[in-house]
Formats: sequence, structure tokens, C-alpha cells
Amino acid sequence: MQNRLTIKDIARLSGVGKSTVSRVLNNESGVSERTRERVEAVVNQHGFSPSRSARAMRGQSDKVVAIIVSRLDSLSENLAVQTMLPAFYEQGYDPIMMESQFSPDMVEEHLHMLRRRNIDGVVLFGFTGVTETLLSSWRASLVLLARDAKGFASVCYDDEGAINLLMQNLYDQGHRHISFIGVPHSDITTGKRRHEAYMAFCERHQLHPHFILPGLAMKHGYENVASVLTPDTSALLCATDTLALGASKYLQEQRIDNLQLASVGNTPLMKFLHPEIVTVDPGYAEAGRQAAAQLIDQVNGRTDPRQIVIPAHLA
Ligand SMILES: O=P(O)(O)OC[C@H]1O[C@H](O[C@H]2O[C@H](CO)[C@@H](O)[C@H](O)[C@H]2O)[C@H](O)[C@@H](O)[C@@H]1O
Repeated sequence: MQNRLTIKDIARLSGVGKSTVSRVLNNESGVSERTRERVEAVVNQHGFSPSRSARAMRGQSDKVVAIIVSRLDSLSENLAVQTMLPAFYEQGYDPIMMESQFSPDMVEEHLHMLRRRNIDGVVLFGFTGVTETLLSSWRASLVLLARDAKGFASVCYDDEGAINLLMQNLYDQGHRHISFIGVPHSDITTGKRRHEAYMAFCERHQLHPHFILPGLAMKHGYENVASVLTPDTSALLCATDTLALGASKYLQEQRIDNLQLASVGNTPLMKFLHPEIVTVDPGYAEAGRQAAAQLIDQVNGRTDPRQIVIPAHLA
């Protein structure tokens, strides 16, 4: 019976309209929980696989992957997605984009929906709270980006390496009073690892650390930079380009122009607005290429899950 039914049949069997079925299948809002359950029960009972059948009817590709970003407005994630998309297109995959907003519940919902739609594989930008248990049924067809998890394929950045490169560069320039703006330790990679690398460098070189860990947003850089500046501060290291953009706006407004800024990112926006800032490129573009290649190989049974770490380099 699989795929013989149409959306019209599902609507009739569920006692709802076609547009309601479509909303349920696309995981859209505006459907009551009871109705959603009724439609899903009929879909499951008949093994209905809408997206593949719909695509087949339109004569389109039957190879589909999903990319779940954490934020659609993330500069760094977009750089990875930009190299991922052509790699998927080249191999005949249609990528669909989704957003998690750092919510494990949303990831769970998305994966549930993707499973129902028989998606071939998923690239998931991981974060704190996305556990092996949550992902367990996707082991063979999922690549984590920016985070790793036991038994899963992953492409990660070298957070410690990126901070060491920047600190060493600043130190070699003669800076001995380097402040740091970062992200809370609940964020293991951008937060904890980058901050700990800053602290370890300070300890090795007997520098006095001055830091604050407000968060990822540009306004966090803007609003908090003043609190880490001392009369001696000569350089400011930001854990991300976005934080550095916020900090530099504040510094410009205050006409403070004797600080050397440094940040992790090397995003085109930063390079355009502030070519004078020292940046490290964590390898976002390369991560996107590697994640797509890994997923394609994996879903075609050509490789087991691999854990890849992209080396950082001074830009
Ligand atoms: O300001 P952005 O351009 O968005 O860059 C900030 C950092 O974003 C990424 O880290 C964050 O998202 C990861 C998922 O992609 C998540 O694992 C991590 O915990 C978040 O901090 C990126 O990985 C970092 O390199 C960027 O600095």
C-alpha cells in the first residue's frame, strides 16, 4: 500500500481538508494537537511518504538531504552552508534548510518530521543539549557540524588552536595586557574551550587575565567591552567576529583607537568593515565541504562515520 494514497485520500480518511494534511506533513502551525494526531495516525497506518511521492510525480530528484542550522542569521554557519549546497547539488541531492534556534526540542521535532519524509540524510549544526540519545536513530545518516558525539560523524573546529594563534600573534606584537570577551561555559566550544585557551595562555605567559563571557550576540560585544578595559589594556581578543563587530562599534563611538582587536571568524563582513583586526579563520568553508562529502559517502555506504577537525589558520 505504501505511497499509493494521495494527500486527498489522507484528508478523506482523517476527516479534514487537504490543506490541513499538508500543514501537518510540513510541520506547520495552525493545526490543533488532536487533528495533528489524527492525521499522523492515518499517515503512519498507511505508510504514506508524501514528499517522495510528490517529488516523483513532478519528475524531480528523489535524493533529499536536510541542513539544520542553529540560526539563519549566523555569519559563520552561512559560510559553511555556502560550500555545502554546491557539493550536494553536484551529486544530485536537493537540500532543504531548517533552523533549530539552539533548541533541542526543535531538533527533535525536525528529525521526527524528516524521518516521516524519508529524507536521505542530515547535516546538523550541533550545540549543548543535542545528545547521542536524541540522535540515536540517525547514526548512519547524520553529520554533526561544530560539535562531536560518540559514534557519529562530525566536522569540528579547533577552538583552542584558534585562540592560541591569536594570543601568540598579539604577544609577539608586544601586547602584555590582553582582555577577552567570550561566551558562557554552557556553550562548550565557542564558550568554554575558547575562554579556557585564553586563560591557559595567560597563565603560561604570566599575563593578568581580564574577561567577560556575556554571549554570542553583537550587542553583547557592544554592551560589555567597557567592563574589560583597564588603563593598561592594549589589545582585546573577541571569541567571535560578531562580538568584535559589537565591541568595535562601542570603541568607535567612544573614540578609543589605541586598542588592537583580534577575533575568531575572518568573515567577509569583518574583513570589509575592519581589515585592521587580526583574525583567525577556523575553516568554515572547508567544514561545509567536508560535511557534505562525509554525508554523501555515508548514505551511499562508502564510509563509516568519521570525526574530522578543521585546523585554524591566521588570515
Ligand atoms: O556570530 P556567528 O557568526 O554566528 O559565529 C559565532 C560562532 O558560531 C558557531 O558556534 C555556535 O554555533 C555552533 C553550531 O553551529 C554551536 O556548536 C556553538 O556552541 C555555538 O557557539 C561557530 O561554530 C563558531 O565558530 C562561531 O564563532
